[in-house]
Amino acid sequence: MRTSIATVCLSGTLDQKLVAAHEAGFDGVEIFEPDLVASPDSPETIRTRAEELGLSLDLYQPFRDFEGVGPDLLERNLRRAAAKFTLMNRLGIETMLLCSNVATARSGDEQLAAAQLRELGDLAERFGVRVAYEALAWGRFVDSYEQAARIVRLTDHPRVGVCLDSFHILSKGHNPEAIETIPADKIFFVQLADAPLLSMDVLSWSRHHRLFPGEGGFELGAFMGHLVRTGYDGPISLEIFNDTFRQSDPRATAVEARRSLRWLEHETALWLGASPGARAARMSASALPAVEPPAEVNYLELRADAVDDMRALLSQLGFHAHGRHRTKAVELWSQGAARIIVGRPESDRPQPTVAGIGLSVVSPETAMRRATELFAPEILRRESAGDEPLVGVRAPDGSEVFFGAEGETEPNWVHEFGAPAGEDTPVIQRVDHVNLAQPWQHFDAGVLFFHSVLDLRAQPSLEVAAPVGLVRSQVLRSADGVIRIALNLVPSGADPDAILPQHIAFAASDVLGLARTARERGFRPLDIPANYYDDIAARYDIDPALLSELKELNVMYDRDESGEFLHFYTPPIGTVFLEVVERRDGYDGYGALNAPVRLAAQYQQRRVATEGVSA
Ligand SMILES: O=C(O)c1ccc(O)c(O)c1
Ligand SMILES: [Mg+2]
Repeated sequence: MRTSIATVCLSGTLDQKLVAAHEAGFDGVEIFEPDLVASPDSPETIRTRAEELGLSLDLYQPFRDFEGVGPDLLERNLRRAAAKFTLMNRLGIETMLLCSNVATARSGDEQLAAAQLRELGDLAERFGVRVAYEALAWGRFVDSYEQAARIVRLTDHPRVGVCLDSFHILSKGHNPEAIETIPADKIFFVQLADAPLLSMDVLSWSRHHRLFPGEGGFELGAFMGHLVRTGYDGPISLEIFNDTFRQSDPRATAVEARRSLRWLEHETALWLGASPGARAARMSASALPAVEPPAEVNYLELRADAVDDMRALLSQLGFHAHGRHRTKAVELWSQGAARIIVGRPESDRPQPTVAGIGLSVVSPETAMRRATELFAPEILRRESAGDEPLVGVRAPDGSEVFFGAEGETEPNWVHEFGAPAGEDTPVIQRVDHVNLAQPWQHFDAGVLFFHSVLDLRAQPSLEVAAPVGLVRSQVLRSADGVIRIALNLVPSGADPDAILPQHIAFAASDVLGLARTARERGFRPLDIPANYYDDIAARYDIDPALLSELKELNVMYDRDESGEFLHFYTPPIGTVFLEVVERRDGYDGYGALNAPVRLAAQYQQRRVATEGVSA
């Protein structure tokens, strides 16, 4: 698969964009006109620079509002096109993208559009270039790829073909199956974009919210599958208009972009393998090494300055202290299969508090091969001889994901810490879910990373109201619910102490019993307001004895068709806190209605602690 990226996806100067595309390993770029017009470099210099970087200049775009116009305007449009073709000759670009007319078309007559495109084709011929006609989803008369393909067929000119852009097709709910009816030699260019499924006007959706493949809700594997079956083997280019990418480091964005195309190639291969009647394809699409989603969270690593507070909390919750690692400055706490490694932050780099996740997988080697094929930066750690080697990769937010072999009841590395676990029957059995803070510019990249590398499914994203802002949250999970990683977006400029985006939730067999025992050990849970208990009493028909117990212990409650959910929270330690949950019967959610109450309670507690506001 030849890969390309539009310069509009990346921030910075045109030169910075070219360098970023080159370093991420793209084969080519689309030059977005405003980037060229604003560049201090001549077209010849840009051409040479791209050659030096080994990038082909695949497309010049966009050319707008050409077809369906009256004769006077057509003359002027042809003059405008000649100027751009001259420029393309200087740049050495063969293909120009023409958007369907949104502004000046007077008629939707397809014969007229075709006749005018034929004139454009004749002009293009003189310059040795060609025109790829793209139906914009908000085109005045032409807003579907099937119309564009029909007009191109009527045009019947070797220099005029179509450009297919997945956004314009899928945002309107058009079926991509008919792509297979377009002759491959009439598909001049292909642009790929994903997007969240939003209900808003399509122009704003397109200009601000496009995402890289794998980050949104479009079925791009099927789109690509139909394309490959035409025999098309030209570039697959990313064209993502996105407000966040415009402000982010172009190098990080370009790597994310490259990962998204590798993932898409994999999805395409799966789709083609599963769909009958595959035709000979010229474009090869290879699947990634197949992995099963992780079988277990092996451990979580917490890095916090207030290690003493964390120790006190874990011990109140019944965790067993194994002691310090024999060589590293970290200690292990465990209960059941929940294992927490606690240490102070390492000084050499900024580290999120939930700094690492250890996952049990069938084959750590295969997991690593898949991750590195997806351009995930590799980490290999072995502090001293005899220690279990840790293999893993770094996620976009800087946290580390390590892979260990599944199957052992107790991982080998546990004995590198002092005392073995006690014999008592644990109330906490394992990690239920973990919420990771994602800096605003890495949120979508985080979704793509966990989705593609670990093969987790992305759930719809939610917004939770905090007293000081809106927290966007998206869960990635395995089908069996054993692995649940929630990514929480930290808005730019937000104070992470105020919205507490990171936490670890443990699964327990008896939350009320544990809340009581913990209290006897001096534990004080997060205080939940009485109004909340009035509200749940109104919402659900709760047994009064249970209600008063929930209230007494500050345990929150949720219920749906499948079961009940009981959970309580610890006070925060720095920017992290802990939660204990009990899922009764088949309850599968997270207590969504409780989240804003929890955020407000944490905010209130912080005001009491830091500003002396009375509780
Ligand atoms: O939003 C636009 O105008 C625009 C321009 C060029 C494209 O290829 C496109 O998909 C959209
Ligand atoms: Mg496009």
